[in-house]
Amino acid sequence: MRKNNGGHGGVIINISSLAGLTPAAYQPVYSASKHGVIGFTRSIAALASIGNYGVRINSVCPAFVDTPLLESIEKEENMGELFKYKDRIKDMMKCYGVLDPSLIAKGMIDLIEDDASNGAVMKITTSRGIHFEEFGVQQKTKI
Ligand SMILES: NC(=O)C1=CN([C@@H]2O[C@H](COP(=O)(O)OP(=O)(O)OC[C@H]3O[C@@H](n4cnc5c(N)ncnc54)[C@H](O)[C@@H]3O)[C@@H](O)[C@H]2O)C=CC1
Ligand SMILES: CCCCCC(=O)/C=C/[C@H]1C=CC(=O)[C@@H]1CCCCCCC(=O)O
Repeated sequence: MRKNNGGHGGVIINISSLAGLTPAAYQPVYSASKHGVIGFTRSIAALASIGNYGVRINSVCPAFVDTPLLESIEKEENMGELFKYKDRIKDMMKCYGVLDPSLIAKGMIDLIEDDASNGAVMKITTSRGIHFEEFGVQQKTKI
């Protein structure tokens, strides 16, 4: 895919979650994996830019979306010892609302069409719709 490796370039969109930006007490491993998706996306996007890959890499972080995945919390074999918290997760869904998948599709099309987006972290929520996580100016750590 990389232009500097004989490819044609392109756009990659990695699927994280709002749980990749906030703590998720009832799904810590899921949250850790989604934090990792964001870290990887931002790092590889920086490398793609430095290395002139001709590839843009971005991530999307939706809140709850109306897909079969949400039904997985109803099964003890999926949730393990966290099953006892399923009603708290359902309360959070009521509080945050549940997004229609079409809004996630729109966000992804926006990222594909915006030639300037690379390393972007798009958040999608019922209250604010499509918006972006802004990260502060990178601090240099003294070592
Ligand atoms: N539904 C939600 O509330 C949210 C979902 N996400 C993320 O969105 C992504 C998609 O989730 P949903 O569409 O909700 O889930 P889903 O469970 O409805 O769909 C997942 C799809 O992935 C396929 N799949 C699973 N393992 C696979 C494998 N090893 N190889 C190929 N395909 C495989 C399944 O067959 C299924 O079609 C996930 O990364 C999820 O963490 C993020 C935020 C919220
Ligand atoms: C504010 C968190 C939004 C999370 C959106 C998401 O990725 C949902 C995924 C769910 C699908 C199956 C699960 O088990 C996931 C539940 C994630 C629960 C997050 C609850 C937040 C918390 O623990 O505080």
